[in-house]
Amino acid sequence: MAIVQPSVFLKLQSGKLTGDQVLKSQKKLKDLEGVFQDEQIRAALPQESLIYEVQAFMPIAEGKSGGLFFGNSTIYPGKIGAEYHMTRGHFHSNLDTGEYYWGVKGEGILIMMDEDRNVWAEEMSEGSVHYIPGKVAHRVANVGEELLVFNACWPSDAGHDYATIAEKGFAARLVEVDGEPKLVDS
Ligand SMILES: O=P(O)(O)OC[C@H]1O[C@H](O)[C@H](O)[C@@H](O)[C@@H]1O
Ligand SMILES: [Fe+2]
Repeated sequence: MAIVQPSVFLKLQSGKLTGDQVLKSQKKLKDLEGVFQDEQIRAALPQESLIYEVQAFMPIAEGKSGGLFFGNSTIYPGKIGAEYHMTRGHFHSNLDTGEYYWGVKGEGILIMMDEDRNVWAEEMSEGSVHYIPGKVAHRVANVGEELLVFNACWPSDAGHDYATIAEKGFAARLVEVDGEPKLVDS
């Protein structure tokens, strides 16, 4: 029986994944049209600015059941008007599938919304563990001055439904009020 090397490593300090099978994607301001409340400000800022990047290890085909995917997300600090840099956010296409997120470094807030549009949020920091139940949309904002890094693990048949959020958004947005993050109805 052969004993082989793993093909992927997780750098525990940085949360980054290394290995030939790790996929990478970036989201720049130009990719996030309509995501932030103030579209005029978003459109006027430098469009090549990097807002977040994602790494993913997907050892089986996306959409196939039975597997798990593993990811890393890094959100750069900053705001678009009063609203913090954040991910687009999504429901899973296979709606009743959950996900784990956990904080690696920086200060973040995980915003969740159920199908009835009830919104709630959890603080993310180094070592924080976040269970995202099925049927719950999720988005993460960087509310600190440093990079926000978190990891994720989700089912291989979850998929991403971005259309619902693109059409209706979240029922609340995370904005800075008097220097503090606040969830306000949108
Ligand atoms: O896909 P977004 O809503 O833009 O969020 C960015 C990414 O965050 C995490 O890493 C999730 O595990 C990914 O599945 C997701 O793609
Ligand atoms: Fe997800």
